[in-house]
Amino acid sequence: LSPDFYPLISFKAASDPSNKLSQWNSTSPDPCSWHGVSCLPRNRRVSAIVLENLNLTGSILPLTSLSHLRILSLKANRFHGPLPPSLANLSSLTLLYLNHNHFSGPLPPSLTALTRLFRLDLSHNSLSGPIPLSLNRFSRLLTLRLHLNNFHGHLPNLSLPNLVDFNVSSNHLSGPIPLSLSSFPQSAFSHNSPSLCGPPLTQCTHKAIPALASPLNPRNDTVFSPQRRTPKLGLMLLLLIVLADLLVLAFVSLLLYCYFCRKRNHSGEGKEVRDSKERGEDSQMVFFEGEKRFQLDDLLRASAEMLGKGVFGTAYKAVLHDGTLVAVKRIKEVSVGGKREFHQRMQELGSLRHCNLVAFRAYYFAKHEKLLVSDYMPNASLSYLLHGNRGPGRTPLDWSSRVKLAGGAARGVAFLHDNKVTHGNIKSTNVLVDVAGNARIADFGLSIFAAPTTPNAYRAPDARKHTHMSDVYSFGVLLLEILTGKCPSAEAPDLPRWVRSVVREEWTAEVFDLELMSYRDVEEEMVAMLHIAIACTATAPDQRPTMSHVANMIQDLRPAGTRTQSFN
Ligand SMILES: Nc1ncnc2c1ncn2[C@@H]1O[C@H](COP(=O)(O)OP(=O)(O)OP(=O)(O)O)[C@@H](O)[C@H]1O
Repeated sequence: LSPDFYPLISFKAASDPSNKLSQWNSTSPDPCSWHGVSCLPRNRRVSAIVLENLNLTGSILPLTSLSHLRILSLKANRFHGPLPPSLANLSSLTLLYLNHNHFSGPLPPSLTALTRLFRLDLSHNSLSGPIPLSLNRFSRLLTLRLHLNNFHGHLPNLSLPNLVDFNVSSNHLSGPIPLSLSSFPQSAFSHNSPSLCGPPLTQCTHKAIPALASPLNPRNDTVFSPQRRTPKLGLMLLLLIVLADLLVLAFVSLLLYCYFCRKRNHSGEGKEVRDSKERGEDSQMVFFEGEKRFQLDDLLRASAEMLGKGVFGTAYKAVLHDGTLVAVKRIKEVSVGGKREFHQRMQELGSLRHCNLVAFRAYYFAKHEKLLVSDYMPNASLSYLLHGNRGPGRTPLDWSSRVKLAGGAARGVAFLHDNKVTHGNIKSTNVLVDVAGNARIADFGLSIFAAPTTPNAYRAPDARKHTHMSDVYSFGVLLLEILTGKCPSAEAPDLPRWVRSVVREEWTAEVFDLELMSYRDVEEEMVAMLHIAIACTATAPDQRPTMSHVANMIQDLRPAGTRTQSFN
């Protein structure tokens, strides 16, 4: 018998007078099969309890012995009385929803043992007492909803770096709002004592200051008294101006340095290309749309900047004499076939046009030089948007943009498959973003020229050669990358396996990129996207969906009104 059986049975006995949990009894002794209960497959311990809107009542005390519990949602029931005094056993909880009940009394000190919480929602209850400063121990917390309770006293100086969803409105809180919380909207603080003050509410008046200006709290009078703030501010402003000047100076010097460095490098790169011409190779640039817009010489003379090195060669951004930006890929080696095959293949690929593909414009083939010219995409790659520039000032890629890019990319690959082309190298550096913010698939169909390479983190384990179904697998890994924020090539060489193991253990919430946890009301969409990704990365190729099915499923993730243009 599971050690969680008796706590659950006593919870039912105490809280389910209307017998909504009729399944919960000793004739079915495995709690893992009961309504609202999920277990870890590893040890059959209860990991999630979701019992919402079931008219349950009484106390939740028996649940506090469920030491493997990660998710507890009892919202919209009739639980009452104080929160259990000892919550320390529940230290694995990540999501705790007790909102819309009748809990009363203060927050128990043991609440702060739940240091793994992402979300804590205790709103719509009758909880009272102060909001303790010890909530600062919830360093992962994204959501803290305490509104519509009877909390009183001053708001503590909460410093929770990940907090994005915060509400303490409709309580009896008073005194100044700490600076650390002042960026939340007025609605997060409304309907409290009239003496709750400071941004985003009205400035604190002098009346509010005496309570703070006690000898125990010497800092506060300088923070909240406008008279004393002015000279400090003046000095700060001066310092800021000096600092800003220094920064501008440093930035200009850096720009000049980069400019000269680049000039030096380019002269080197250009020489290499010219060398091949000097070796007497007289091939022509071949354009796909008939109209010749530039010659090889134009390309050689163009100022170029290296974008990066890939499997097939090195990519450059080049500015032609008329200002046109193009991307030029110098192919290292064509491992399979010769000029005729290359020409034939490029004719096929060059004719493909779709709003989610990076169009090839031209190519050049000579013995010692193979160049591919395509449209330059100015808005970076999906890889860069997800993982690049991970500094403190970085803006994470929001959920809507992720869905939009995933949907556009799926349409692009589906179009290739409809035209009997296998991409062969789907990954986030090959999903580029155009001026309008739409995803465009790059480097399609080139894998045919490459020798079979070592497996990469996107490649289907079964794929000895590239097929549509191996593309679907790679696309599934790409979706997982979008959902988890993990870079397959750098952080998670077998992302599908990792995700499957976490999901199997019912820790789905932990799969998602922490940066996505801040978006409310999209959990369903994220879970739906996760299921698409898992289907795409099925081990058996014939169990994977087709790419057009994947594109349709991503399109259906969002209600029609919120769909983005790239889906049209
Ligand atoms: N048309 C383009 N416009 C803008 N950036 C591009 C373009 N093509 C490639 N890039 C960027 O240039 C860099 C190097 O690209 P490249 O295709 O050579 O390598 P890769 O995508 O990292 O690997 P692979 O060769 O396996 O595709 C990547 O960061 C890619 O996003």
